[in-house]
Amino acid sequence: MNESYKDARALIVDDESTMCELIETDLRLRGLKSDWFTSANEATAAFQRQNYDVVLTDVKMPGTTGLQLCQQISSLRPDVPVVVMTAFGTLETAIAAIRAGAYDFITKPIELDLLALTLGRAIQHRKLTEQVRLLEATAEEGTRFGEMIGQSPPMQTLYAELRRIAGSDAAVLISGESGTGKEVVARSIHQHSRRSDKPFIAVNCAALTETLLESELFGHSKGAFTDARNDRRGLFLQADGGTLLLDEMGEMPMSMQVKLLRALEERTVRPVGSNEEIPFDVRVLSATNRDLETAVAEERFREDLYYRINVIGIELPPLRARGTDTLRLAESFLEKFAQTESKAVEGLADGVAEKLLSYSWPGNIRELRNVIQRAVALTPYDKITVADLPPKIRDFHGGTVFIGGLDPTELVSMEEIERRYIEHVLNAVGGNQTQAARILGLDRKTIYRKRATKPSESAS
Ligand SMILES: Nc1ncnc2c1ncn2[C@@H]1O[C@H](COP(=O)(O)OP(=O)(O)OP(=O)(O)O)[C@@H](O)[C@H]1O
Repeated sequence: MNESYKDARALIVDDESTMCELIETDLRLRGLKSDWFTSANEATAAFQRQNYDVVLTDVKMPGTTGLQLCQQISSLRPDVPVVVMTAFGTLETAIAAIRAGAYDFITKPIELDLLALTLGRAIQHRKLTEQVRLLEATAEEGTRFGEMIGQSPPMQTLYAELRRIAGSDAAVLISGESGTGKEVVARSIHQHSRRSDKPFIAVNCAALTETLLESELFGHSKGAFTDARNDRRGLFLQADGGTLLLDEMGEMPMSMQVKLLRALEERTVRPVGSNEEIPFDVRVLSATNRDLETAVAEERFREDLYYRINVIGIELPPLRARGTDTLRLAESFLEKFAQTESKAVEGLADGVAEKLLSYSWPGNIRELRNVIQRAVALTPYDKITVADLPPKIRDFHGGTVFIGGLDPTELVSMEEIERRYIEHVLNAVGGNQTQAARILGLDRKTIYRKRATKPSESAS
């Protein structure tokens, strides 16, 4: 059997049923399944119902001709090849068929071996084209997700994870240092989810007092407190059908954590000052720059709530772990600010890329954005120069960070060096205590204790 016939199906169209039967039987014996019809209209109807890998049609037919059918199929499904059967010696018809979008033609009287070969080649061609399309789509997908910039390996791993996450409705906890793009990621998850045409609302849990946060999230009824002059729908109801991002989740007061857990378990909210339980349909995403696992261990964050919001956990890599993405982001910010500031600044002068790549970016992408904005505003040239960078980046020497970037002549105790080195390692792994503990060879409790110890007086 011809390998390309495997799992394939052909559609045969000829106004002579004996011809159709003959071809169908011959192809079946060779391992290719097919259906046949004696008019183009019946064939089009079947084509729309069933998946075919190749179409074989006679040119001359009463009613819709083979050429018209060919045109219809190539506009419906340009990926399905059509082979036309023309009478011997009518080269013009064959050329017209190719112009109408046919893949190939074969002359009558039909030579069955040649027909089998031609159809096999057409099916093979379709399979290969499909494979190339899929490969191109996958390669393209791997390097991007929504509007996010970055192609480094950790970002590609993140994009693959985000694609899986977007399709589900599970609660996601996004952790990462400040400025790593947690809100950007949350928005992209929403945009790629089935909820994308409904609202996306973000609320900063650290910016509000406990009472305000409760009324912001759950709403309040008129008269619930002094300023409550009207009923107010909370964000859970405003985001109905959409996504709610609870940012800075680690800062949420304990008593509010209890109320949130209850709401998430029951899928209802009770506005402040009301007895009514109102159901909501919202996907909850949370973000934090704290290590919540440690907060749970230290009983500053409720364990049951932690599991409820962390059905899927994703960790955003710090900018310093994203390699040359720093330059991609810098270029994109440069273009943006050159436009908003109406300045003809077009790139980075010599030495700037090295400085940007060796700096540790504790404030991550937000810090990079501010640095580029400032540089674009400052530079008198058409490129950003090293002089336009802030001193901490101009003068940054990667190797000495762990001593805290202090004057090297300063003398400190071993205990202090240890404390600073722990901070350095924690910083380098994006605040992940488990990973830091592994590198340092200490358990997490010891790290906590050593960090909590007041810096001892330095010797002078
Ligand atoms: N991959 C990215 N591509 C382009 N811009 C980004 C990317 N990630 C973050 N940014 C930009 O960086 C800035 C900080 O991002 P964002 O506010 O999402 O960070 P965050 O982690 O939520 O910060 P915080 O912890 O302080 O709330 C924003 O201006 C955002 O547009």
